[in-house]
Amino acid sequence: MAMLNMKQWLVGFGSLVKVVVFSCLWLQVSSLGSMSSIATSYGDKGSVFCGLKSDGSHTVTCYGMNSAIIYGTPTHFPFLGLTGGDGFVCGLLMSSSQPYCWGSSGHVEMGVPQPMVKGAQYLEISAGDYHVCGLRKPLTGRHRNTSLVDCWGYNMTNNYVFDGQVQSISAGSQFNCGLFSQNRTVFCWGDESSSPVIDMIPHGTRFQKISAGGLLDMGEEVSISLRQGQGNNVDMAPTDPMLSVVGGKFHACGIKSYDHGVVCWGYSFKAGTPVPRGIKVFVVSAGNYFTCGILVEKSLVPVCWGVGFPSSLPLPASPRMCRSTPCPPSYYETPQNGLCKSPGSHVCMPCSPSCPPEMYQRSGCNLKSDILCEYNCSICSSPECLSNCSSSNDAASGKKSERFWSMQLPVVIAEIAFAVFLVSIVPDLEEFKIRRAQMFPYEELERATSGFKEESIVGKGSFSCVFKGVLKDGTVVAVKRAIMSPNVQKNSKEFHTELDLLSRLNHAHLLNLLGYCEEGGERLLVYEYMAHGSLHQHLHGNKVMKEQLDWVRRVTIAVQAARGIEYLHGYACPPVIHRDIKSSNILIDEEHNARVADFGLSLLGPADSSSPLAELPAGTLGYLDPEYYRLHYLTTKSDVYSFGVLLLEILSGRKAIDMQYEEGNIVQWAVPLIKSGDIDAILDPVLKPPPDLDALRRIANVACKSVRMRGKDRPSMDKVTTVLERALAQLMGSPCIEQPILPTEVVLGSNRLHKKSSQRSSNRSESTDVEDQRFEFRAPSWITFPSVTSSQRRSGSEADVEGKNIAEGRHNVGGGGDVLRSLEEEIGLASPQERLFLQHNF
Ligand SMILES: Nc1ncnc2c1ncn2[C@@H]1O[C@H](COP(=O)(O)OP(=O)(O)OP(=O)(O)O)[C@@H](O)[C@H]1O
Repeated sequence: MAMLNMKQWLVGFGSLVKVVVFSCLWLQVSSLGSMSSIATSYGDKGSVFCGLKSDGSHTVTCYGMNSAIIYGTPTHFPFLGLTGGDGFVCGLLMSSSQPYCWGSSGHVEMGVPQPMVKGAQYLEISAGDYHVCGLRKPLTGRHRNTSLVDCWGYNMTNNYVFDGQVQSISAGSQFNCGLFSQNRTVFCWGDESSSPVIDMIPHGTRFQKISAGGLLDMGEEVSISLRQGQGNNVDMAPTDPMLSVVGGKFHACGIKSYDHGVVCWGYSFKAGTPVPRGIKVFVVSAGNYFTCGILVEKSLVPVCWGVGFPSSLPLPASPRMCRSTPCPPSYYETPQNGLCKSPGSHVCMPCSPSCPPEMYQRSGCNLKSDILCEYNCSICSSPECLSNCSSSNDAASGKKSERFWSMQLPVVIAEIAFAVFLVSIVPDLEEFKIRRAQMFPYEELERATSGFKEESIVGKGSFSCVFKGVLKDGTVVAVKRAIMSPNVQKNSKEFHTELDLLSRLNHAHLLNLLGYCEEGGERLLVYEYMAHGSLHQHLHGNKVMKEQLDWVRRVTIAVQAARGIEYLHGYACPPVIHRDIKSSNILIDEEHNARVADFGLSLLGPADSSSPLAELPAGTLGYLDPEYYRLHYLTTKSDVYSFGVLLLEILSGRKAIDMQYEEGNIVQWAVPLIKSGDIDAILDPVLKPPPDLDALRRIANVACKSVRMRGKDRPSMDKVTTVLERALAQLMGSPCIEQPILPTEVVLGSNRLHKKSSQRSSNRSESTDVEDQRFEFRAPSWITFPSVTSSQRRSGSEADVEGKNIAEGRHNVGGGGDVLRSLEEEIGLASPQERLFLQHNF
């Protein structure tokens, strides 16, 4: 019966001039917006693919072009399922069973859409182009035959009440449909533009599942008809039984039930990428003109086809959602070891509704397995069937069913293999985290960079040249080659101890050191390659580059960098003081995440003890903490000062020192303006100010505090991070600014694994400012650190802060405090004219 309806749709679709509706009703959900383990977003701002991670954590990962979605992805919220619309993605939060949306939409509020009925909990959500709807969990008692659906967004914001139990809903582009569980009939609703869909509802037809797609309006209809005349195709719907069907704007794709193969029909663009040949998928999701699916393979990687699909490094995604309740009828439970983290949860696969032609059903669907099919030798006509039936003994009949299961089994095998793969990969990753940087032979790095040729150079620093290279295994790396002075003799032991520290620091927003080479006079460091260069290149590049960094991107980068520095200060033991925070040391990776680079890299400068640099503070003019360069006190607050300068740079688009302005020092220029409340005056003129300046005002204020003269008056890095996170939440329109769950989580790949220690560090900073500063008096430029494992570092950091280091810190503060007092008047900002022996690259 469902097939009949597909044909009705198909006939309509075949005659585009008359038909203004594209809707399809089929066996299983997952479409333009239906909830699934994967979701796609589309629209003017670019397409995005999001999927629940394949590690069973239910957290989400996204890739694609729309920066508001990419930067807004809440990486630490576990979701029950995902759905995508035009420019946004929503997930159903596992914790509250409420929708949570990210990206941007002029119609749906991001975060938890508002207004939200207090305590409302949802079974399923589904997004259309500009709206999202949620089916509330079933009511009980005398209202049990009533269902509630809440929608938010364009022309849809309302609480809908339906008589009867609704099993599931699916949002089309501008309409919605629901499926009643008792009589399995379909109903649809929407504004006046949905009337064609509503008129076409096949009354009396019963469905297993529903999926809604696009809606053609007249304008699109005409252009489609024209393009069709230029050689594009409208394909017919297949007759194969389907496990799942999804609808895009003008096309549909389905997963064939007996072999998980993909078949698409409807309108296909000639220039579009066809469905990859022979692929088998677990699940599909359609954007407007494209479709993505998760391959039935151990890798679980997504693959997309069509027009304008998100292209990037595909990340594995979960084929199904983990459910806390047992599998419902007509589903079987897969071996789930490793797929679901929480005990008692289930991964359910839909049973095939029937056997393929020429086969009969030997056993039915049960909780443990799909239906079992065997060839029916009495009706054989296909070569496959005939060859299977040519032998009639029992053994052969066993083989026959094996043949069929050779089609079905990849699914099951992939799940088992996946579980095994997960078990084996976990220790590997752990090991990776604490692995020392690898030693590379000089020849290998020379080969990787084509002989350190000029064209491979991606950047230059004061003491180094950075080359792009490709290692033997294909890894793209950045090789930093120190420009060594002939009389520099580096103590090899120190070099290794340092490398040990650097290779053990591990945070999503720190640039990873992969290896090194120390041969003859050569000192080379091998890093992950950052495809988008440095923040400096973007902020001070051409207008297009500057504009690419809109406010959300800028603030996200600030939050991510802050978190990297917070990790150095709060989690490394002893705390690592970067000493050279600046925009050229904030690198941007392929997914536009910020990474703090160059920690410890002043080490590559002239470290000869006879060199004045060894005794003088290192850093970059304009970013350098006045307390540090005047008094030679190096504390974590020195990094806070530099970070404050960086924030001013991000807000204003001005360089830290820029002599083309009357007031060349950014601090001296910006701070008085911010203090006078004239925030507008400092904002980068290249960008349109956001409608509400409050978020940027918060950032400007914390920047002012960060560049205060005395370190102890500056906030600690964790406080700065919190302010930035709140500002980002505000900028992105989140309703919960004071409880910045959103911004803490929006940071892609962020790694605040140890909340408790983070809280320890904030409590510490509240208890006493003195304790918050960890002083190192006249730190040499080559600091050695004990070799510790990450867990030792974490447990050690508490002891260090409260024990020895604090004592030393107090001592130093006591000693240094007097000096501070006496020199109070003397301390001033770094003047651009001062000739310090400092590294600088302006
Ligand atoms: N891992 C990397 N991937 C891509 N580009 C990089 C990478 N590391 C550095 N670069 C580029 O090379 C430039 C120079 O980097 P480097 O760390 O040598 O110097 P710097 O920090 O800019 O200056 P200085 O050494 O004077 O502090 C960076 O600004 C950046 O543009």
